[in-house]
Amino acid sequence: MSAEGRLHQACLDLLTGSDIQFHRHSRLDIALVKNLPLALVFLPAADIPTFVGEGRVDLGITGRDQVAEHEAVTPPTDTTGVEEVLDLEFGRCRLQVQVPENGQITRPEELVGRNIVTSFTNLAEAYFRKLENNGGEVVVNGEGKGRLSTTIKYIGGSVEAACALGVADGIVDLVESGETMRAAGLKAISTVIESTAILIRSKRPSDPKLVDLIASRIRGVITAQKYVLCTYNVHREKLHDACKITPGKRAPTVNALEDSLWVAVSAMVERKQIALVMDELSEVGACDVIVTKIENTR
Ligand SMILES: Nc1ncnc2c1ncn2[C@@H]1O[C@H](COP(=O)(O)OP(=O)(O)OP(=O)(O)O)[C@@H](O)[C@H]1O
Ligand SMILES: O=P(O)(O)OC[C@H]1O[C@H](OP(=O)(O)OP(=O)(O)O)[C@H](O)[C@@H]1O
Repeated sequence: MSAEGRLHQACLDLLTGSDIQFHRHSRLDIALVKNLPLALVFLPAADIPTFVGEGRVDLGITGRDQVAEHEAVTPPTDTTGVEEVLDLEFGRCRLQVQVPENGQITRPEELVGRNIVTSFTNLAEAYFRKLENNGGEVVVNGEGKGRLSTTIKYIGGSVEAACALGVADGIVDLVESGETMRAAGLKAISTVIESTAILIRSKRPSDPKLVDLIASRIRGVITAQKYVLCTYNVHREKLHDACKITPGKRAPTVNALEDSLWVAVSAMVERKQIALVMDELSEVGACDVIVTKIENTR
């Protein structure tokens, strides 16, 4: 899992929710889990697909962008081909082509043959190769392999400074809020990939049963975060309408009340939909609506 950066805290929360207990000594990148026969390794987000791909680590949490960058290497290697298990739905960002806001360039095609700076060289190369093959000039090198006329240069950090420093005509960099991009006087003209954190697994896990158990615990925590439990009372005549509003994950639970004309309904509802669902339930006459946080689910 991610060592220190933007995904770190959310990863720790996932482990807590999955009851994976460990103590990490300061400066150590490995921690033994107290209540399961496994160890946690804290690595930079960009290195995780390599370790999982090589089968040295069974499960990993990193950004989809990092996995895509690792997988975009040409030709594919033994370490490519990790399996995505689950979208963890945090760490949302986009890898975007950016150019100076006040410059002449408005379309990514106009960057063909120019200088690009990025930390995602494989994805940038694949992106510009596609652009070049669709109209841009393709130079073929001595080995007969199509070589890019666009120059892709690697920079590890502060990529947004490259245009102002005259090193690049455009950059390919991550955008979350867009603050860094705007502060650097840049604008996005295209999206290479949309990313969230994902759970990945090796094709050759050392302990497939344990991998399934951990994946299932993490899935439970993610589902619990995504849903709330909605309970309410409704007149039997309106039960059909109400159940259409709250169909639940499988089906709503309907319980009889002492008043035989009324029933109590409970169903899981997507957290982001709950305000709308409550409005609609009120419209069909449901009352005593209670929304409860789900701690965990399986
Ligand atoms: N605003 C953002 N900037 C960079 N990465 C982001 C952003 N928002 C989400 N992410 C995701 O976080 C990933 C980087 O993770 P993280 O910052 O944990 O990296 P790290 O290498 O482990 O930490 P550090 O860079 O501090 O050493 C990106 O690949 C991306 O998927
Ligand atoms: O859209 P925003 O919310 O502003 O976030 C995007 C910025 O954050 C990341 O850089 P980071 O701060 O991790 O440092 P870095 O430039 O050294 O990679 C990324 O590379 C962008 O520069």
